[in-house]
Amino acid sequence: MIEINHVSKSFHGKHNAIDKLNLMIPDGKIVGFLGPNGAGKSTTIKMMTGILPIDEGTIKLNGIDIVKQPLEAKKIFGLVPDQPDMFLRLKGIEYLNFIADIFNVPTDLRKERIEYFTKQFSIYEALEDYIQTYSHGMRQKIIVTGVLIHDPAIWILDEPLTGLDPKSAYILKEMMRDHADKGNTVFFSSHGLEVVEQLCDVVAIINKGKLIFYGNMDELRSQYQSDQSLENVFLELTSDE
Ligand SMILES: Nc1ncnc2c1ncn2[C@@H]1O[C@H](COP(=O)(O)OP(=O)(O)OP(=O)(O)O)[C@@H](O)[C@H]1O
Repeated sequence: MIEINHVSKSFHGKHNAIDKLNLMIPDGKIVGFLGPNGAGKSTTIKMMTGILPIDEGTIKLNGIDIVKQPLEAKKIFGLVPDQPDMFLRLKGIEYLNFIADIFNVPTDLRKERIEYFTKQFSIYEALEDYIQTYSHGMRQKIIVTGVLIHDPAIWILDEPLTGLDPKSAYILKEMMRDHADKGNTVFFSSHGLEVVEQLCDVVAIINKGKLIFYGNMDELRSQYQSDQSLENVFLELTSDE
């Protein structure tokens, strides 16, 4: 579970990019985080994961405060960031072993998981190559594999499906469903309304740093005209007028 309580964040003292945000992400559900460009999705995710400091408020992951107990909190979540261009000078296998070392994944288990997930994502053959030579989608898949290797309870994914081919996107969606069905937390941001509609049990919509909707698809539609497409509902909710 992730609890965001009264969180605000501003950059260079300007208006709040995140404005007194309250959001609870329960276990056992896939929660989609939607919002137009610049709404505050990545900033929220960066604060949740200890990448950006929080100006005001608290964020707890399974009851552990990310600011007060960062090391404890970092043991229990896996993050797929929106930019997968990391550790480019490592080979795929070196990156995965590095992650497995940090999280103390035993040798046999890491071998088994690396083989299983990289074969699923069709990057097994590229493990001996440098990440620098990988395509955007391959870089994303190696990062997703890094998260899966240490099997964290909480998955936080920033635009995880962007750039993935349909087969890999399908596999990742199935994994997200399976992880949530086991009672874990799955939180992801997306621009893709179709993905959100297909995959999410709960949708949180943010605009200008404020939460403007939280509920399931039926609740979202029932607040508006039920015959409207999600696209129309979304446009209406996030319009400036
Ligand atoms: N490092 C930064 N310095 C200054 N302003 C920033 C910084 N990071 C984010 N912002 C501002 O904070 C607001 C929220 O940005 P954020 O990247 O969180 O939005 P987003 O919802 O993830 O957008 P997108 O869908 O385009 O990725 C925007 O107004 C953005 O310009």
